[in-house]
Amino acid sequence: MPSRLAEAFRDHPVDLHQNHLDFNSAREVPDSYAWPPLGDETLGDYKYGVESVPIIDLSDPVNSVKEQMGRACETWGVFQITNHGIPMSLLEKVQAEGRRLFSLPAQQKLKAARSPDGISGYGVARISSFFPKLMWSEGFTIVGSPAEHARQLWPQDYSKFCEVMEEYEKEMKVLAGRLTLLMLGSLGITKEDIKWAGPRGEFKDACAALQLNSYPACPDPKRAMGLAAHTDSTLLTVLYQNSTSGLQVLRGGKWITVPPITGALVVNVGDLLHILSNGRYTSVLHRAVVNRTYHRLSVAYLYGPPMNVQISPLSKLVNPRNPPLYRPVTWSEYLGTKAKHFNKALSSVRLCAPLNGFVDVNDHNRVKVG
Ligand SMILES: O=C(O)CCC(=O)C(=O)O
Ligand SMILES: [Fe+2]
Repeated sequence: MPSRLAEAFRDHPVDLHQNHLDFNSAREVPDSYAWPPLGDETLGDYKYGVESVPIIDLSDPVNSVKEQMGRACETWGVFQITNHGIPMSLLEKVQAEGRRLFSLPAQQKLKAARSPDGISGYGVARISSFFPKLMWSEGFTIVGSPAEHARQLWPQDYSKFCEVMEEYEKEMKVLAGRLTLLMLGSLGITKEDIKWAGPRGEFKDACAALQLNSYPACPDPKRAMGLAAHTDSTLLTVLYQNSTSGLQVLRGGKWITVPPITGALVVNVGDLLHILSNGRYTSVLHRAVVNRTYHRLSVAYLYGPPMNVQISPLSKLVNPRNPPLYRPVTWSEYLGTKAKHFNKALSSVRLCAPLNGFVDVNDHNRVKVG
């Protein structure tokens, strides 16, 4: 059984056609990248919409933070956080190093290409294999030390990149553990209820990956897709999107833009938290769109449990009136299910069909993706 994230990916290779388009010189969107046009009517613009993604100040009293998070997780499956303790200077360094990477010539980046059964390195989004069209984006995935691939990109000068990314991973691990306790805390769950939390709730054995996403400016953004609709196969994801918008979440059948707030981080509920909470918290369907003017960069910290820990609805949340809705899965097993079933993965581990007349808002089968 794989015990590390990289091994889990080795067990579930996906068929990815490597992307050789040099976005920077593209004057139009080639047919292989042309998606059905995005309609304005589906874009719930935050400037005009009445609803917006909740913003939670982590310096508020802890009970208030838990209560706000609980509400946000139940209704949206996503929220933004401020006063989270990650220094702005570190966010800026991560952003600068990410831009340095993606502005390398295409041939240079391909030297660090992810292998077909690998997780780390440069390449197209893993979800690409589920769509007939290519996405207007490129990515670089880091698990643990980025040294091996960074050396291929900058043989003489890779240490700065590694230092910055490793510092960010360290800070993110602490923040993600803290967020896990707060989010579960609002359901009455404590660190004692989660075996792998460790005595101080430090989640020492948690696994994670850092995903740098680059969305070059696009000559025809309405016909292109940065990253197609998906949920994250994580417990939670912490996303830094800096100042350029592009992230959208599906709510009430509309795509709502998550407005960039300087220094804030976006937190998504992932599929595993959805399972742990027995469906009380919604893993949010989201996507990234592109724009004509700006090169957008986002940095996602994909956080999950140790690979071989069984994740199932927490016993405190289950009773005769609320039977468990999902069967136990390890993260490793769930990644395999996702590699096969993609957006139907969550329903494929569901134990009972939704009751008659009960509309399961969390069933992503019902949503036409893309
Ligand atoms: O770029 C974004 O805003 C979204 C990225 C994302 O969803 C992911 O990396 O899983
Ligand atoms: Fe995502």
